[in-house]
Amino acid sequence: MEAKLETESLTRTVSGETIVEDVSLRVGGSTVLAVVGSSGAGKSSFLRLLNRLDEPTDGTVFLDGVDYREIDPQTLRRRIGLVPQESALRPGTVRENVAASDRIRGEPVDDERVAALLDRVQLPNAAERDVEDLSGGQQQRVAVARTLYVDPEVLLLDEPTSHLDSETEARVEELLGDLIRTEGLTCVLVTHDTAQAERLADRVAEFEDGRVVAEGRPEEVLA
Ligand SMILES: Nc1ncnc2c1ncn2[C@@H]1O[C@H](COP(=O)(O)OP(=O)(O)OP(=O)(O)O)[C@@H](O)[C@H]1O
Repeated sequence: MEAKLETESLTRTVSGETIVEDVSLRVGGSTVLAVVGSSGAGKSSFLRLLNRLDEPTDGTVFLDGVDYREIDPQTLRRRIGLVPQESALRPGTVRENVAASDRIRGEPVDDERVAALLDRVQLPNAAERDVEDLSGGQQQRVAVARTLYVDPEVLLLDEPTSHLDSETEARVEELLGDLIRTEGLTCVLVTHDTAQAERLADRVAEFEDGRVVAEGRPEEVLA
């Protein structure tokens, strides 16, 4: 079966250093691939190549079998949404942040969609709150709603709970797991937390020095 997302010999070299090397992975529809590995292994660098936030030096990515270089980058980033490691919200209200993509393009905000997404991430009636008044976990949920606002097919999560205390982490993690399943999203989750990978992922790829050193079901790779 055709993979939703497939990387082919994906490689990125920066200033003579190869930070992602020859990575070929397939992620099916409605599945979660966790990317694990120690600090500096190239996990975030790999994720940023998946929606062309960074350009590969070599290799490419196929989305539904189409080489992503044939897809206009703006469309690509709507179809493959990234929730960055730091939630990277802009000063302003929750509504302004969730609907950032429409506001940037000068389009009217879809307030019903904002409200529905805020319900979905368990922040009902928060649209007019200032993001600076929110807790870390709440800000992370706003960042997730902002990414989902454009209705992506693939969700890229970069250490989504790493800045949260353990209780908040468990809540955000549960919410993410639930969202991914119910929305039928394809998800690539970067995490240094192997227990989290075990809880959320269908497949795991372990990175070391920019390369995949193991790939398979969580119980195989994380044993
Ligand atoms: N823009 C860049 N220029 C030069 N080197 C970079 C750049 N981005 C990342 N690197 C290097 O690439 C390597 C991989 O970094 P990356 O952040 O992808 O690792 P990581 O596995 O996500 O680590 P962490 O878990 O600490 O976030 C590191 O050696 C880093 O210093």
